[in-house]
Amino acid sequence: MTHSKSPSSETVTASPPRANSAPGQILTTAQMRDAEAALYESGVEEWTLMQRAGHGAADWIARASAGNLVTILCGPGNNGGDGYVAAAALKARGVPVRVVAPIEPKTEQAKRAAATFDGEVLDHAAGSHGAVFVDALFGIGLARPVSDDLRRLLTDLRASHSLAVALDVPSGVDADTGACPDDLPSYDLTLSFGAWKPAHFTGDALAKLGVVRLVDIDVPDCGGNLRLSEPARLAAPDFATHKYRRGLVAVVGGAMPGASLMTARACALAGAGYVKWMSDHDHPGHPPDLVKDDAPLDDALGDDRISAIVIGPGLGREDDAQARLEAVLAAGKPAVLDADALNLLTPALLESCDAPILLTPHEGELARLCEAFEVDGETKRERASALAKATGCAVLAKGADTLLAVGEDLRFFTPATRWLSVAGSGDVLAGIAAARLAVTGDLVQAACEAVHLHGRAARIVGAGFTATMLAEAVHPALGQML
Ligand SMILES: NC(=O)C1=CN([C@@H]2O[C@H](COP(=O)(O)OP(=O)(O)OC[C@H]3O[C@@H](n4cnc5c(N)ncnc54)[C@H](OP(=O)(O)O)[C@@H]3O)[C@@H](O)[C@H]2O)[C@@H](O)CC1
Ligand SMILES: Nc1ncnc2c1ncn2[C@@H]1O[C@H](COP(=O)(O)OP(=O)(O)O)[C@@H](O)[C@H]1O
Ligand SMILES: [K+]
Repeated sequence: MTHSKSPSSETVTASPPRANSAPGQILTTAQMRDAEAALYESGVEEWTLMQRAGHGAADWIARASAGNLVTILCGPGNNGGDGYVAAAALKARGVPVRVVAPIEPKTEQAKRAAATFDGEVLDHAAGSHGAVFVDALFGIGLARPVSDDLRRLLTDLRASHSLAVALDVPSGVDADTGACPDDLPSYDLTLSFGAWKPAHFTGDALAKLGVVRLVDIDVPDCGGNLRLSEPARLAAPDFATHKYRRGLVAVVGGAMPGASLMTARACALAGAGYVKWMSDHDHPGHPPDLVKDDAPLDDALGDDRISAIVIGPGLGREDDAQARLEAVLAAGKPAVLDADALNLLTPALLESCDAPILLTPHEGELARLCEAFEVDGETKRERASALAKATGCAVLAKGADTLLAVGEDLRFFTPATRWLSVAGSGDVLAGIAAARLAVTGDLVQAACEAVHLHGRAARIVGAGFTATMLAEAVHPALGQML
């Protein structure tokens, strides 16, 4: 069936550029609904928000289409409403556009939006092809799994268009977790409305979103506990500084000294003033500019000038390793615990330690720690948060969707290059984090700066690198971030 609607009296205005009021804000569906309710209470109309969303989307879609045919798949709710508003705005700009609407609009705003579009509306997608496919089927209101028929429709429309754009989230994605069906099509661009959603930075859907961009609709900062960590400029050493003030880091090695050497190298290149390698083992790769402290570990760690310690890479799991971890925790200094230090960590070991501690587990280490501290969660975000609360530590849960949990707060990151998935890459990150902890004295800032430096170093070094190459690239990365 094809029909054209008669134009309604609603006017479609061009969208002015908007400056975002809270660019790093991430809201869950429940928080978004609360924010929305507060806006309505303050006198903002639902329709106004939908206009902002639809027009903001149309700006992106118009550019992507370069004047070629756009197909917008509109669902029954307000996500579909945004789609109709975008369709009307595109048509008003002279962009050829048609709507596919397998389900009639149900919400008041979606019906009103549909009435503003006087172009072609189809209830099927047979033979549909064009330049840009826009998915406005379901957004944050996804209430149950998408039916096979609708999933097929999404896949077919994706396949018959050169580019695919998702409004808010691709249909079928759980906005709070990023969980999605296996056969979710891939998008080139995902436009989030008003605030980011967790799914834009975590979960399986990440691989399918393409470029993600925020469309501002004037949602104020709600003071929520989820944030996107955006790279900020790092501070250069100040005038009166010296090597100790700039941060003395103790890198505590173990049975496999090569790994801690790499950690020490990254640490030195990430801005620490002085790095001491505390290792009972020698290594032929020991560089001349790295000081090795041969004193017994307890004594070496007693140096008051130490501002951060890192332990874990190459530590091993033998008795000696446990003793070394105990010495680090007893030193009462800010510390980064990685790799085997995480495998050895228990509630009893942490009991008497009240120094700021950063844990940097990958997925497997996170699972073991959750078991050891008797906490759990369905998603990585929940597990990291539960562990942060149980330990009192900051938890940097690494992987394709790295996130930082501290108390009730969560920081998310834009995904780094997948080339980082190479052995030893975490050892490098631990060294960078220790340097930033020594320099800033702040766990959250240090962890965030470390993730950004690590990601940037990886971009600089390119494809197919080794961890040693990555550690060397921390140097130009630091230079770029000053
Ligand atoms: N929040 C804001 O500030 C703003 C939000 N905005 C936009 O609104 C979007 C949220 O809109 P929304 O709440 O109407 O939900 P939406 O995603 O359209 O889906 C709900 C509809 O789909 C249906 N349905 C659900 N699952 C289904 C399934 N598997 N299979 C079949 N049907 C299913 C469900 O049906 P029901 O469960 O009621 O039967 C209901 O009809 C948001 O993502 C953003 O784009 C902007 O306009 C600007 C301001
Ligand atoms: N698919 C991926 N995309 C982006 N970064 C990744 C990916 N896989 C792993 N990483 C990053 O690479 C590093 C690997 O750390 P880790 O697993 O501890 O490695 P190792 O123990 O070998 O040093 C982490 O910083 C992690 O976030
Ligand atoms: K959508």
